[in-house]
Amino acid sequence: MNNFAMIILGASGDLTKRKLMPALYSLHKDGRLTGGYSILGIGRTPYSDEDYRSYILAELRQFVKSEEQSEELMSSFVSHLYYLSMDPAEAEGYALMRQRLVDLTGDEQPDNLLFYLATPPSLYGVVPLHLKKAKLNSPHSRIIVEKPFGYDLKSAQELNKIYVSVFAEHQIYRIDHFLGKETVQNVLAFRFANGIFEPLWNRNYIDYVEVTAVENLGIEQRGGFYENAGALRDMVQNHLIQLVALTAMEPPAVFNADTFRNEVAKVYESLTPLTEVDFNEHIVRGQYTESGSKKGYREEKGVAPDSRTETYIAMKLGISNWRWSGVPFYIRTGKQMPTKVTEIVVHFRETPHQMFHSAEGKYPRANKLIMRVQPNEGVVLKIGMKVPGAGFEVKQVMMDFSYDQLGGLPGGDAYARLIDDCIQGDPTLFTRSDAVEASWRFFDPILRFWKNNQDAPLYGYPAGTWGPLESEAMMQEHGAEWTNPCKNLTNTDQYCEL
Ligand SMILES: NC(=O)C1=CN([C@@H]2O[C@H](COP(=O)(O)OP(=O)(O)OC[C@H]3O[C@@H](n4cnc5c(N)ncnc54)[C@H](OP(=O)(O)O)[C@@H]3O)[C@@H](O)[C@H]2O)C=CC1
Ligand SMILES: O=C1O[C@H](COP(=O)(O)O)[C@@H](O)[C@H](O)[C@H]1O
Repeated sequence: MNNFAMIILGASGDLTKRKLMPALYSLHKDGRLTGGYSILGIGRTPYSDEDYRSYILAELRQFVKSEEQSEELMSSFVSHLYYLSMDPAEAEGYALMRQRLVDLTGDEQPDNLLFYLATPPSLYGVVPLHLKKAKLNSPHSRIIVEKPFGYDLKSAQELNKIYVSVFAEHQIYRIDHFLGKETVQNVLAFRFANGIFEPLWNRNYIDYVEVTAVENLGIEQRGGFYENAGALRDMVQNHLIQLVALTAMEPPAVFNADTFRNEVAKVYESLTPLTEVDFNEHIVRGQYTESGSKKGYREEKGVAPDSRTETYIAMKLGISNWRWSGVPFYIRTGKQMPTKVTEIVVHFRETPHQMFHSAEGKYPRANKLIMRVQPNEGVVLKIGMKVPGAGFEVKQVMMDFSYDQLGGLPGGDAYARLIDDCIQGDPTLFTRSDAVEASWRFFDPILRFWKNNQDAPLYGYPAGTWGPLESEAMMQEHGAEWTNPCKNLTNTDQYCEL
């Protein structure tokens, strides 16, 4: 690839050092970035090119897996980095940005120019307008915009209007890094590359579905950001609902960016609109409180002492179509949970009649399929089997696939895959404008309900626990319960097997 240039706005930030630079290094290491490419970092913090290279080199040593570190490759990678100190919120710096680009590429309009918007979301609207004014929005350029894309439906619609006034839709890449995860993409392969599951994949055989993405860390250094976001905007409106879409979507006739994204958008459009009953009974929000050595959310830096921002949310969704009518999808996310796990659990209906007994007292009537996104990535099917010996005792066992059987997951993470796709001009795994808006359209009423009902319940849960008990109660209405890996975990950094 000739003449590739990337401009990262927000290059002194957390995302750049922890995710973007390790991903770009991984592409460099794998020979995916060839030729004399340049990466220009933009931020207000003053760095010379040399200082910026040293800073990023030090961060790579911290954030790249040790087995993938090579001093030689890391040094050659950082030699492609440059830095320009300017405020991306202000128009005047953009002429300098343009000049710097010409100096680096020898070209006013490089063949392959990629902007990465990694600034605070408050700048997402203004940056494209400045790029347009400085004539940096050439037809050869693309822009990746970080999440959250919008703060609510109205702001997402306004942002979409701005972006399409500057770039064509095919130049706009709204990133949701969950879609870059190998194991998330594998949900599609699992469903559509195997004939045996699809006939069962509907309301006749599936009782309910759980989607969980919980973390054992708090908000870290991101108090300022998180206070204005909360778990619904940070995780649910984008990542969790993507997982729901992949689980629930219809198979596209062919697999390409348009057909795949059409089916995702259809799922969002089929989400059953929430009612007052749902707000009160089918949504549980929580906030972690101090426990042992773990701080409570309200004690975190940048958080108001009386904050009502949710760090946990569990909710019941419905999908109003022929395939899913009446099947609840229970989704949840939370900070400061006992472990980090992201998984989709499909609960099949029980056998209609029981013939066997279980010495465990509980006959495992229902099969369960667990698609584990992270960690211990793999797929597990729980099935009942006869215990060897006298009688007919049945016990639940696992048929499992682990990525280790395929030699493990590739080194580059989700960001590497997605940046590479964008460079190649493939938008399949990026969110289209109609899907973003459809998702906001569904979640917006919850935000409005919380805003208008300041006393709506927000339950405290001790840091390191599975969240408010009310979320269990919500599922009991369906005779269901959350699958909590490691229910009795004592060491919260540990992660146990399924
Ligand atoms: N961090 C993460 O894990 C994730 C982040 N994101 C998204 O990525 C984006 C960047 O996040 P993150 O890197 O954590 O944020 P940070 O606040 O760490 O970094 C943003 C950078 O933008 C720069 N900046 C430029 N102009 C301004 C301005 N006017 N006001 C404030 N900062 C400015 C700041 O650098 P300087 O002061 O030098 O100008 C800062 O380093 C956010 O939208 C976030 O939602 C998404 C997923 C995960
Ligand atoms: O986008 C985000 O995702 C991370 C979780 O991502 P993962 O790949 O580590 O599972 C979350 O911690 C963060 O709050 C959110 O902004």
